[in-house]
Amino acid sequence: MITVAEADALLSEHVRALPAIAVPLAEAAGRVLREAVVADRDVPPFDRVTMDGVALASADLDRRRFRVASTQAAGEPPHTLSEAGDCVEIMTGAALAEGADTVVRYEDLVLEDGWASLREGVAVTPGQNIHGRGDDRRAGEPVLGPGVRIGPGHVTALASLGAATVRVSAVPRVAVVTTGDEVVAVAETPLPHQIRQSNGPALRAALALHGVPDVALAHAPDDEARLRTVFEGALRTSDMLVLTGGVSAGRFDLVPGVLASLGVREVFHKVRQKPGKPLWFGVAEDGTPVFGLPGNPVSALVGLVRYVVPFLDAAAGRPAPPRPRLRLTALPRRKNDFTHFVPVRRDGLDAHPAPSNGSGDVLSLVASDGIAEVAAGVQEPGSVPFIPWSPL
Ligand SMILES: Nc1nc2c(c(=O)[nH]1)N[C@H]1C(S)=C(S)[C@@H](COP(=O)(O)OP(=O)(O)OC[C@H]3O[C@@H](n4cnc5c(N)ncnc54)[C@H](O)[C@@H]3O)O[C@H]1N2
Ligand code: MOO
Repeated sequence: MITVAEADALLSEHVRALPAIAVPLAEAAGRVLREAVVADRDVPPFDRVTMDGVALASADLDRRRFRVASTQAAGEPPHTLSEAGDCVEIMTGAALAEGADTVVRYEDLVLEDGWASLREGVAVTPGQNIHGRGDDRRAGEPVLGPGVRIGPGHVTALASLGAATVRVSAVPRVAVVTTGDEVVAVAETPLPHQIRQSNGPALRAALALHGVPDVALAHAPDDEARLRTVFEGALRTSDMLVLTGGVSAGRFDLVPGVLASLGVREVFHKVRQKPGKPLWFGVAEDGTPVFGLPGNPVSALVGLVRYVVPFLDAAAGRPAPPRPRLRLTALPRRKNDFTHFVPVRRDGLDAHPAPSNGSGDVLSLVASDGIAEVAAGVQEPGSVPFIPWSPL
C-alpha cells in the first residue's frame, strides 16, 4: 500500500494539460486564465477626478473665490481653464480640466451666482481629489498572469483593459459513475434494505463549485456487463472518469476488474489513509484518467477534494492554492502509520473535529466545512493543513 505522498507523486505524473481556448469575458468567471494580461494603456487613462466639485489651478490659491467658467460632466473631453482665477465645475470620473491641478469638493465650497468660494478654514493642496494618469499601471505593465482562477475582481480588471475575449483552460468533460445494487435515485422510494444515491449529487456539486459545472452522471448496478457498458460509454465521451464504490475487498467489488477488461491500466490501488483506503487510480489507453473513489460518502468526498480537484487544477494550469493551516483542537482515534483526513468545523483559526460515526455517516458532513490532513505519526493536536469542501 502506498503513502499519500506517493499517491500525489503518481497522480502528478499523469496530469495532461487541458487545451487553452478563447471565451467571451461574460463566460470567463470561474475559469483558469491561460494568458498574461498587460495594461493596454495607462490606468487610469487620464487624470481622473475623484470628487464632484470644482477644478482649479493651485497657482491661483492666493485667492479664495473663483469664477465658474464652465461645467464639465464625466465623458466630456477636458475643458480648459483659460483665465487666471477661473475654475471648472467638474464631476467624479471626468478627465481633469486642462490647466487645473487640484479639485475642491462641493462640501468645501459655497457656489453662488457663478462663483465658487472656499469655505472658512478649508486648505487646498495641489493634486487633491485626482487619481493620476498611470498611477495604477503604465501601458504595457503586467496585470494578470496565467493560472489565476477568474473571479469578479479579475473580471473588473479584464473588462477595464478591453479583454472582450480571454484565453482560458477548456473545462474537461467529467463523468461521474456511481455503482451499487443497493442505491436508488434520490426521487425514488427506497425499499427498507436500499439507500438513496448521495455520491452522484455530492460529487457533481463539489465539481461544480470547483470549476466543472456540467458533470455527466450515471449509475450502474454491481453487474460486470452493466458496469462495462456504462464505463465504456463514459470513457468514449469524457476526459476524466470519477467512479464511486466497488473498489474494496467485497465479492461484488467489480470495478478494478471491469476497468482492466476495458484496457484501463491500474496506477495504484489503496493508499495508507483513512478514510478512503481503497482509492483506485488508473489511465485508459488514450490517457484518460480514471479515479475509483470508495463508495462510503465521506470517503468519496474526501477523495474528490483531496485528489481529484488538485488533479483538475493542475490540468487547467493552476498552481495548487496554499492550504491554510488551522489548529486542530482534538485528535480523533487513529492508526498511526496512516494519514487521516478528519472532517472539521472551521472556527477562525481553529478546526474542531465534526462528530462522526465513520465514513458511512452521511449526515455527519453537515457539521463540517472541510477536512484537516493529519500526517501519519502525528501524536498531538496542533497545526494541520485544511482543505475546504467548497473553494475558499
Ligand atoms: N474486507 C474489507 N472490507 C472493506 C474494506 C477492506 O479493506 N476490507 N475497506 C472498507 C473501506 S475503508 C471502504 S471506504 C469501503 C469502500 O468500499 P467500496 O468502494 O467497495 O464501496 P461499496 O462497498 O460499494 O460501498 C461502501 C458504502 O458506501 C455506500 N454507497 C456506495 N455508493 C453510494 C452512493 N452512490 N450513494 C450513497 N452511498 C453509497 C454503500 O451502500 C456502502 O454502504 O469498503 C470497506 N470494506
Ligand atoms: O474509506 Mo473507508 O471509509 O476508510 O471506510
